[in-house]
Amino acid sequence: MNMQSSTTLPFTSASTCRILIVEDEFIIANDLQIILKTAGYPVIGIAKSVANALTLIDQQRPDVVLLDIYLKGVETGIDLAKQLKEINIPFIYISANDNQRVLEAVKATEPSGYIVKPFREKDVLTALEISRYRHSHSVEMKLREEKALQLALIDALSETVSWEKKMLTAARLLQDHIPFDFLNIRHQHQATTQQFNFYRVGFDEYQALSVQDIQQMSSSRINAQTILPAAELFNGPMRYSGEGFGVFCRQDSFMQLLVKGFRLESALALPLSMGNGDRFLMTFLSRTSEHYQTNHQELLERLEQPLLLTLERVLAYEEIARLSEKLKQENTYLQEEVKALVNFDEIVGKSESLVEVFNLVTQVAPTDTTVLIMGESGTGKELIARAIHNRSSRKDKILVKINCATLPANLIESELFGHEKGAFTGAHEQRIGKFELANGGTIFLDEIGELPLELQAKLLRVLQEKEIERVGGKAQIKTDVRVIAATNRDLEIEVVEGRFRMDLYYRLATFPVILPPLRERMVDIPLLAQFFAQKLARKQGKPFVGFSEAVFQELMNYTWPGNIRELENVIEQAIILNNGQTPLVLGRPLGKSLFALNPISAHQQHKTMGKNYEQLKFSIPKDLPEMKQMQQENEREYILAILNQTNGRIRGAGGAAELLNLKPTTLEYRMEKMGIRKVLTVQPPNS
Ligand SMILES: Nc1ncnc2c1ncn2[C@@H]1O[C@H](COP(=O)(O)OP(=O)(O)OP(=O)(O)O)[C@@H](O)[C@H]1O
Repeated sequence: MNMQSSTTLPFTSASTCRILIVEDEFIIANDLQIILKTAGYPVIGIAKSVANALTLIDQQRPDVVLLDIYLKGVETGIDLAKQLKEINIPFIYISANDNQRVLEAVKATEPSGYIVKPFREKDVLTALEISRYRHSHSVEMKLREEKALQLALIDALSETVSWEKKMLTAARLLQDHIPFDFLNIRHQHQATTQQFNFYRVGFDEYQALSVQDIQQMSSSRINAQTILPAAELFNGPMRYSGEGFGVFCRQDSFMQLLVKGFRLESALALPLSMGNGDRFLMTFLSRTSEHYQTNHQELLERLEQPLLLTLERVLAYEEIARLSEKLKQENTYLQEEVKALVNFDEIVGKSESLVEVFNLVTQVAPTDTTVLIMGESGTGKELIARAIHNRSSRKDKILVKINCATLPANLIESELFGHEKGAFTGAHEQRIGKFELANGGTIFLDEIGELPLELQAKLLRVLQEKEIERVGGKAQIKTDVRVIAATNRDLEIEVVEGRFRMDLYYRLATFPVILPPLRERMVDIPLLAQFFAQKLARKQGKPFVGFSEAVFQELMNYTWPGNIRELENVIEQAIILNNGQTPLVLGRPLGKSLFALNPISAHQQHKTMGKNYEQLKFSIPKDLPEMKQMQQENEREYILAILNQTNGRIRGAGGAAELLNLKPTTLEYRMEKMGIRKVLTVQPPNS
């Protein structure tokens, strides 16, 4: 039965105040009826026993009950009063002077009045008037209080603070109306359950407990599932005590844990089902049995809609914020991807070892298996990672690359897993990490060997549980991400030397792909050189007329410590120096090319050096005279190549001076200084 909840006050005039008389003495009941009717009160009936009264109450719900204590049958007026209190119907006792014990029991039922027999008409009407006034007043007060509670709850839930803070404020507000020793709030979103537990430890003091805390405090081995009991088990807010409480707990292993740890005896549960399929379950728990009464349950019934709407709005708002953050990050990614995609899938090579890699890629790509790509710097690990992603069912989703070597150690965790607002100094906003960004797609963890040890443990957990936890967050977020990792370190050595976790190594190396260094697949060099020359000439808007003969020999005689990236750089330099009409010659001696007049970025230079730095550093020009000498050698080669192309002709249209954009006299002067004789024996091109 609902408490009167309309805004007009109940029975403000006598004619709207319907009265039930519960009295077994006919004469008294009759007297009462006459008095009441004369004063304009409708009397709905006269009951002689409690059972009789309950039937009438059920059928006609009176506004006030006039009640004798001693009635027919075993039950007394005091027994009925307890029930009237529960359903919020005011009552006035009409009884003879009683002993102290009975009076104490009467007081405990909180009656609206007490009239001593024999009574006068005036006594009855005054008592009724006072009762009407008090009751209207208390209903009005209750409505006001309830409205204030509703607004305060909406405010608390809408605040931009963590969910734990929102829930704690809500718990505090509710305590005054629905007292609890323990409040458990669970939110189930798809397969993830987030929960909040507040244990009351003082007047307005609560301890927020995690599931682990509770497990420890209960010293229980119950393997508690935090998942919510089925929605069908609830039909609006429900109260549980005694045997019913036992049944309620048996349906929910987490409740069993709470009951064991905190000696709880009764519960009041409010289930909320959102339009998007999310579910909340708010369970108030008390150490007192039968603690929750109809009025508590009815309050929750009235709060159900406002709470549901507020939670739906807050969740929708969060979802929009999350999606727009994801979109923002995806955009940044896609912009970077556009650059990376230019070359996508142009994996050049026909060496046996590379074909073996292709076979592995074809096998593993369609599965969701974690892949570990190993190989020296510049061997094409990223290219292979992209090829795996693009041949998988995730190809239409994002591939997120993260370089573990270039991130500052203190930011890697937040980069990978995201953070909650206020998780650390500077975390002004909630931010999703790369794992969440990659949801549904692939994450490429480059230079995995550089990942700090403590994060290795967290990564392992993600690979095993497929769940992440944002920095400063408590919720486990389910992710569906395929992981591809790459390294140029020997991870087995890293494991032996204690820098890499063995369990993570085995987990990553479920499917290892080893990329051979370029020096072990020399047959690919001419193909790669040709491919890069064409691609880079196109990029620079120059024609490419082929390689000069010596070039391939030079390329094949070199050991390529920087692998394919180094080869690409060497060809790029040659293209820059080439005029687009003569066959390509190498810009400078191999091994010296990396640091002189090299257009590659500092970052690439650093990457190219990789672990082969020891080998490379001997090729770096030692000082300025040496660099100058290298530059002169290059210039000499270049002039010779042009003269070769013009058959030694310096002047006139199409002559070397014109092609070099120099005055003929200047060219002749330079040739003389470089010891190039004017009469040249030149070979015709392509001979
Ligand atoms: N087989 C190939 N065909 C064409 N281009 C290639 C091939 N292998 C590598 N490359 C090119 O070489 C360069 C280096 O490759 P990539 O960045 O994939 O190497 P990596 O092994 O990931 O290097 P690092 O370990 O330094 O990160 C890239 O520009 C890539 O496009």
